[in-house]
Order: sequence, then structure tokens, then C-alpha cells
Amino acid sequence: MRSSPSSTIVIATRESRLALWQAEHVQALLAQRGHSVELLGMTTRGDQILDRSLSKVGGKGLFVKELEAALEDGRADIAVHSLKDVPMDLPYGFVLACVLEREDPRDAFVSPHYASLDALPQGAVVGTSSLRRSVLLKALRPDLDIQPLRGNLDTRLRKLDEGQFAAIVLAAAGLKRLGLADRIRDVFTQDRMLPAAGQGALGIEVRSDRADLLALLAPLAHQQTTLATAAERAVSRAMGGSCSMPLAAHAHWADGALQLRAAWGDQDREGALVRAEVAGPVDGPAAAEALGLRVAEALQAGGARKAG
Ligand SMILES: NCc1[nH]cc(CCC(=O)O)c1CC(=O)O
Repeated sequence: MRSSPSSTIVIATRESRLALWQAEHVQALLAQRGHSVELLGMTTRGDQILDRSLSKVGGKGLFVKELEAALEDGRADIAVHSLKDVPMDLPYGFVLACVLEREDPRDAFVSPHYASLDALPQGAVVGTSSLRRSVLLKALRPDLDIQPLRGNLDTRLRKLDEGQFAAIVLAAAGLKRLGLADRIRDVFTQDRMLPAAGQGALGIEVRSDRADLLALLAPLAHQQTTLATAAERAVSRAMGGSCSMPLAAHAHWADGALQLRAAWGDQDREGALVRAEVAGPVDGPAAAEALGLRVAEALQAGGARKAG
């Protein structure tokens, strides 16, 4: 049972430095609105399994299940997630209450010795455990030796500094949030490396029966990010997306329209990428979803195959 008074909002959070930053960020936003907020730190299966590629051990749900258990039994009220790590369909009884304004959605090139991907010598070892980043890197530089890289941000940077890799590729958002922006040597433009659905955005999950929290959190929503990420997540959902599929989806606003791009990597044919792009006016969640479905159809028309 929770010991705090019921007027205090309890945030369930993983205990990595990034997760804590994100939970504290939401804590500060709610405090500004006069709410009292406490954090409940937890270790998830995804944090414990560090020796295997996540795509082999059950996917991204690994990072959210324990947090949902805390919401279920009332130990906590809300869970703050990197939207990228939130499965496309939440378990029954849970909803995303809101999506906050997005940080930099791009991927970053980090290296002690080289200024950019193009500057890497032939056959250089590059660390990433993201299938999406692997296929996009292979498409840009087929000669590279892509090796798995797991662990939280500090662990990944330490492995780089120890010399295990010539370079690593990480989300710019995480580095910026932790004050590590000076480690970024280069950022990838979206025509070179398209981000994952939801990258850089935060989502707040609650139990769907908590109308009180849905109302309280609604003002934190950022409408443009909400619609852009809804379109991105619709592509992923339509493709049966999980982290075992190399799929990129990113939407940005241009001239009042939402421009949605996606890329799908064929794991059977190294370096083969299917790309699709659709733009249109989007005035609400249904239109965002429809844009996502159009892009998923275009991917499939180009040869992309759904999972499962
Ligand atoms: N999969 C791990 C993960 N989940 C969220 C982020 C940080 C960036 C974000 O908020 O999207 C990261 C690290 C990374 O991809 O380098």
C-alpha cells in the first residue's frame, strides 16, 4: 500500500539516469501546477538483461511491465516513458494520458576520434544494438562492422571510451537530457538516418480508469508532438512493429502539414531498404492515424513485409 496521502502523485520510474531525469522533468512540470509528486524507483527486466540483444528476449515491453504492475496495484499513479520504448498497443486497462513536447528526434554520431560517419576508416567497428540503426548504417556504409552495444547511456559511452568501438550511434535526445551534448560529433539528417517512431518524445501512462489523472495530465500534452508521434506509431502498428523489425518512422510539420516518412530494412537482403513518404493536413488523431496507414501501405507496396 502507498503511504503517501492520496493527493500526492506517485511516478513509477526506472532507475537509469535518463529515466530519472525524465521522471524528474514530469515531476517539475506537475509541481509548477501545484501538485505534489513523489518518485518510486524500480528495476525492470529490460534493465537486468544486459548480455543479450533486446530483440531476442521479448522486446520493448520489458521496460514497461514492472511499471504497469505498480500502477495496477496502486503503488504508483503514473509512469513516464521514452515513447520509443512504449509498445504500439498497451495492455488492456492502460492508456497514454499524454505525449510531451519532443526533444531532438535525431540520431547522433559519437566518437572520440572521428568527426562523422563519412570520416570512419574502412571496416571500422560501430556499436549499436538497434536493428533500425544497423540497417540504416549498412545502407550508408556497407563496409562497417556493426557490433552490439547494450546498457544505459553511461555504460555505452564508457565502452566507446575504452576503445571497443570506433564510434557509436545514440539518440541525441538522451545525450542532451543528461548534459552530454558535447559528446555529439555529428547528427544524422533524416534522409540519412530516419529516427524510430516516437524517438525523443516522452509519454505518460496511466490506468484507463483514472479519469482524475487523465484530466490532470491533459494540460501537459503538446499537440504537434502528439499528432506527429501518433502518425509514426500508426506506421509501426500497421507493420506489426516491434523492436525485432528494422523500421523507422518520423513525422515533422512543414507549412502546416504533417510530413511522414518511413523506412523498412529487409533482413534477408542486407542493405535493401524500402522507403515511403506521405504529407497531408492533420487536424486530429484520426487523420494522424490515417496518414500512418497510408505510409504503411506504401511500404508494403514497395515490398516491405508485416511482422507476425
Ligand atoms: N532504446 C533506448 C532508448 N530509449 C529512449 C532513448 C533516448 C531517446 C528518446 O527519448 O527517444 C534511448 C537511448 C537511445 O536510443 O540511444
